[in-house]
Amino acid sequence: MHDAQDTRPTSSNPYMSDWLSSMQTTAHDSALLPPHHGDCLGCGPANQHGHHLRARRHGDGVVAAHVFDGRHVGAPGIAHGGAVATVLDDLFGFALYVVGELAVTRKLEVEYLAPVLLQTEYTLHAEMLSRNGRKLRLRARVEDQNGQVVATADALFIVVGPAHFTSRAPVIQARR
Ligand SMILES: CCCCCCCCCCCCCC(=O)SCCNC(=O)CCNC(=O)[C@H](O)C(C)(C)COP(=O)(O)OP(=O)(O)OC[C@H]1O[C@@H](n2cnc3c(N)ncnc32)[C@H](O)[C@@H]1OP(=O)(O)O
Repeated sequence: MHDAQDTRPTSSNPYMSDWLSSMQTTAHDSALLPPHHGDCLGCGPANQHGHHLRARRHGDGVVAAHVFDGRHVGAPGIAHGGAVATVLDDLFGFALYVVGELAVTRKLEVEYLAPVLLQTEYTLHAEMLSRNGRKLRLRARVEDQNGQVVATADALFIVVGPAHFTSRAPVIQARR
């Protein structure tokens, strides 16, 4: 059963009002988008194990410059595939600010076209391709400094209502 239509007050989730107001402050191209929250594995500045992803609005999508480091190593010198998937999933989370919907990942498919090297800057792009009811199809790509695409991701996100997050609020608050 889904909760996309649930518009009950959001005060029991400390991040909800920030997310909702962020959707309204991302109108400008190149605007730096706020992290999902301080501890977010993808973008939270307080998460020592996180990726600290920083994304900007770019047209109807988002763009980020990103460097994987030694914490994300898989094969020597190469980023772990799970780390790349994490960053791509989080980039989609930034694209939601532009789309203007609360949504969560239902399906994430990553193609690893070439090794993603550590200590190397990549440019990441993401945008929504289509929407059908609650189903959002999004696509992302990772480009090296020569413009070669080294990874792509296709995702299905499902729009949810605030209750999807508020019902887990005690877990979130326990970490604060
Ligand atoms: C701007 C805001 C930003 C902040 C946002 C938070 C960011 C947080 C940080 C971001 C971090 C990064 C992001 C993260 O890490 S998000 C965290 C990881 N994701 C999750 O935790 C989600 C866990 N899953 C669920 O909670 C439920 O499964 C949800 C809520 C997603 C759907 O359960 P629900 O019971 O509600 O829906 P449904 O099962 O009826 O399905 C709905 C529709 O979808 C269709 N369907 C399903 N599967 C497939 C498929 N494989 N191919 C094609 N279609 C498929 C299905 O047929 C149906 O279609 P229709 O019958 O309606 O036509």
